[in-house]
Amino acid sequence: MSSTRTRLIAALDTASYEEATQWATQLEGKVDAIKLGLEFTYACGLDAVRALGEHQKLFLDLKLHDIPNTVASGLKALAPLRPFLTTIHALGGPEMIARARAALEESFEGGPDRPKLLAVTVLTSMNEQSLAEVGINDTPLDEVVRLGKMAIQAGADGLVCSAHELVALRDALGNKPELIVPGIRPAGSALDDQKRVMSPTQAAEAGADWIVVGRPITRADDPAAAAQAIQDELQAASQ
Ligand SMILES: O=c1ccn([C@@H]2O[C@H](COP(=O)(O)O)[C@@H](O)[C@H]2O)c(=O)[nH]1
Repeated sequence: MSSTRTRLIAALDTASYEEATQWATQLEGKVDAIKLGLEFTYACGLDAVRALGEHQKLFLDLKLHDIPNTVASGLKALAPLRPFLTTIHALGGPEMIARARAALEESFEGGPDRPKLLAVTVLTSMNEQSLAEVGINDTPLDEVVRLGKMAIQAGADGLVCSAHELVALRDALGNKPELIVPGIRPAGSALDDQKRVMSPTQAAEAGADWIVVGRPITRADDPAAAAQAIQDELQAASQ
């Protein structure tokens, strides 16, 4: 059992502003934050992101991956949206990560509202075979720990990983880094394109700070009830 409560982020993946607003309203009080990503941002634009983020804590998950100057400038441009978490890809390397962190520090003048910078390690849609297909002949666990150590040392505040790597990351990095975990599937849910999955209970017991859940909530007949069921699992795991 975990002593600290794992919190729930709902991924609102849709190209429709109306649908995202409806989900956000239904989920108010049932989730701890909402996540907007590529689909919503590209389809609906930054004003729509800003509007949704005015009502709930916002995780802006755009997974930036480019040369250091471009990533740093991109993050400065996103700063007015005031997310509390935002993402870059760890594979961009230490210089990109350090410049990203510096850009956020500068935008928020070192203040407490600075978004936490998360480095995405190995996507939860990948397994050992998919890593081999891109020329990485390592297990997801070893690759996540290797990238995670590098990213935290370069200035990331936390990591996006699967629940399978949580224990090894805590062993390697201690409790300070925020560990954010997608690839969450409550019992009986479809896996969809996710490969490294665990249930909310398993992720909480392994030490996730936040879990990210999209389709198991948004495709449910009753998204609010689906979110509440996950919160009940997290609550039970914290006792
Ligand atoms: O490794 C990663 C990084 C990010 N994600 C994002 O989380 C959600 C998961 O959605 P589900 O519908 O619960 O599968 C989605 O927005 C991804 O972009 C991830 O899944 N894995």
